[in-house]
Amino acid sequence: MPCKLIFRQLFEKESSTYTYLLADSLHPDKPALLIDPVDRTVDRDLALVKELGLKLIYAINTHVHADHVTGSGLIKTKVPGVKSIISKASNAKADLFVEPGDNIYIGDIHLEVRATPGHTLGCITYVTGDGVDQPQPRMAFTGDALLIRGCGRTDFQIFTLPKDTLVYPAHDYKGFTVSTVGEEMLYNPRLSKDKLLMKITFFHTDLNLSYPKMIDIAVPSNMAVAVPVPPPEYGTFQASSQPVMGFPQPVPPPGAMGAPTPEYYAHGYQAVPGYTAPDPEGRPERHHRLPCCGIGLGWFLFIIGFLLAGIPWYLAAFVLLCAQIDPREKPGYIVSTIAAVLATFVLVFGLSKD
Ligand SMILES: N[C@@H](CCC(=O)N[C@@H](CSS)C(=O)NCC(=O)O)C(=O)O
Repeated sequence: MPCKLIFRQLFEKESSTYTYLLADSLHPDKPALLIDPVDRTVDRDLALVKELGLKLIYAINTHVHADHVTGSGLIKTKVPGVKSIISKASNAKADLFVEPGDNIYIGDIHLEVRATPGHTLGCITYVTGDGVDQPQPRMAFTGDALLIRGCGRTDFQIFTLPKDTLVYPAHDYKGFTVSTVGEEMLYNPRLSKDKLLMKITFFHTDLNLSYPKMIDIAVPSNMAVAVPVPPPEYGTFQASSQPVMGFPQPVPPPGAMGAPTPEYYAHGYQAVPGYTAPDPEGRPERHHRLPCCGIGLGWFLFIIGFLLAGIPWYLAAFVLLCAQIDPREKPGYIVSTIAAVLATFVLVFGLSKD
């Protein structure tokens, strides 16, 4: 029996992300799922789901995104019963974990799970089912593994390994036999040597790829999207006993076997210090209000610095240099520090003139 897929491609412009809405229109309840929802556009997406008379049952991710906060957690708070899905290999939290070969059903339509690692650990592609009863032509939701005329950055995976990891490539055209991650970070002409960006450690300067601006917020939030919910009324999730379609998942390097899994290897991204613990409800940390009526302590110190002879600016400079602060607080602290430096100049030159 032929199927009738409801399909929408939705766009989030800040991170240039596509979210996909799929539903089975022939099923009486029109069960639906969203692939790679973005937190900022959840209301828009849910409004569309409502307008189309769909029953959203899954919010699924192709991988742990670094450039935006997934909408899965927010959707779950707004639509009870929705289950979040991500690959088991991603090590992120979700209600359901899929592996290559699994199928996700919405009514009579299903998506196959294929392993497409490379961009991040546990990246998967969702492919509509094979057969005349499934949408034709088939559709593959590739996440960042394959972009149109491009592909997702592979530097996230390799350059998050320890620097002494030995690198054995498939080819060499110059007589080299082996290198290390650290050596390639330093001398590979395709990678940045910008010391200011050491925190980042992975760059393709020739491709002009930069540090994703949301990574500090997105990765920890996206690793933690799970809120226990009652089982959904519609749709089924079928785990396969025969995984492995496409490529095998990467395995840790020999030295890492048996050792506790380090943070940098756990999810395919470099651990960046300075995170606070993710909200247990799975909501993104950045939704928490900053102190001082929401402006943050940094800006507060900057403002009151004018009233208190600049002393709060020095305090802010001290905090900026010595403590880990919320990334959203940084601009206020930086401006206060600049004010402290300027105030020092004025003081020193003012006194020396007298
Ligand atoms: N400037 C953007 C980040 C852009 C970026 O790095 N995109 C990733 C996918 S999201 S982590 C990527 O793989 N890009 C491939 C490419 O060829 O650009 C931002 O700051 O968000």
